[in-house]
Amino acid sequence: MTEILRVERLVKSYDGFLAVNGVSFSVAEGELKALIGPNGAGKTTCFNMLMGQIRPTSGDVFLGAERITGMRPRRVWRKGVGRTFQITGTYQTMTVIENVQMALLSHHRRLFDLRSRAWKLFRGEAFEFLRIVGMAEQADRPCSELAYGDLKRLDLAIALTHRPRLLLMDEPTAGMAPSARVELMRLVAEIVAEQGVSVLFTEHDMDVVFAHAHHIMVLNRGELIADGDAAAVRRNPKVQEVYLGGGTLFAAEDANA
Ligand SMILES: Nc1ncnc2c1ncn2[C@@H]1O[C@H](COP(=O)(O)OP(=O)(O)OP(=O)(O)O)[C@@H](O)[C@H]1O
Repeated sequence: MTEILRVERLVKSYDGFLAVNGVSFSVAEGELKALIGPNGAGKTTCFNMLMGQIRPTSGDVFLGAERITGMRPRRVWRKGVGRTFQITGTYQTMTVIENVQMALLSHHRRLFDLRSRAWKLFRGEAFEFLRIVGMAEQADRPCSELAYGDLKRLDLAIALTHRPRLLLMDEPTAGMAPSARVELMRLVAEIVAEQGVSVLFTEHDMDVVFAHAHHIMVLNRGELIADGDAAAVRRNPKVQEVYLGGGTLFAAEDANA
C-alpha cells in the first residue's frame, strides 16, 4: 500500500515536559486510522504538528515523498491535508449549499470575486459534495436550522471540497448521541472507500473506533504504545494496562459479550 503520511520520531517538549515523545507511524492511501489515548496523551499536540499549527521540537513529517515538517497550516492544507474540528465552522447566516459554495470559491481561489457573479458559481459542484454526505435535500435550508449531526456532515462536505489526500478529524463525533456517532463514522468509512481519501481521526468513543477504524494507534503519556488492527490492539498488554486499569476501554464490548 502507498504511504500518504509518514511521521518520524516526532517530539514536542514544553519546558522539558514531553507532550509527544518520539512518535513514528504512517498512514496508507485509502486508510481509516484512529489515534486514541487517555486525556492528555498527546493526540491534539500530534495533530497540530501534522497540520503545522505547532512546530515540532524534533522529528519529521512527510506527505508522500515531501517533507512538510514545520510548514504553515495554509501551505499544508494547499498540499492536500484537510482538517475538521470538534466545533463546526459553518456560517450560520448562510444556507447549507452556500457554505459549500463558499468553500469551493476558496478552493478555486475565487473568494475575491464575491461582488461579481462568482457567488452563483459552483452550485452544481456543491450539490455533488452534499450528495456525498447525504445532504442534497437540505441544500437550501439555513444552517441555523440544522441539527448538530447534520452540521457535522456539512463540515465533512466542506472539508472534501479541497479534495484532501489526507483528512485529519479531531474528535469528529464529540457532542453527538451514540447512535448518531456510529452513523457519522459509517459515512466517513464509506467516503474513505469510495473517494480514496485517507482519514486519521482522534476519538474517545471506543465503539466508534473499534467498529470502523482499519488500524488503531494508542498514545499514552506522549508515547505510541500500540499500532495495529482492532484485534491486535485489544490484545496488547500495554493498552490493557492503560485502559482496563481505568475500566473504560472495551466496556461496551464487555457488556455485549
Ligand atoms: N502549550 C502547552 N504548554 C504546556 N503543556 C501543554 C501545552 N499543550 C499541551 N500541553 C500538555 O501536553 C499534554 C498533551 O496534551 P494534548 O492536548 O495533546 O492531549 P490529548 O491527548 O489531546 O488530550 P485530550 O484527549 O484531553 O484532548 C498534556 O499534558 C497537556 O497538558
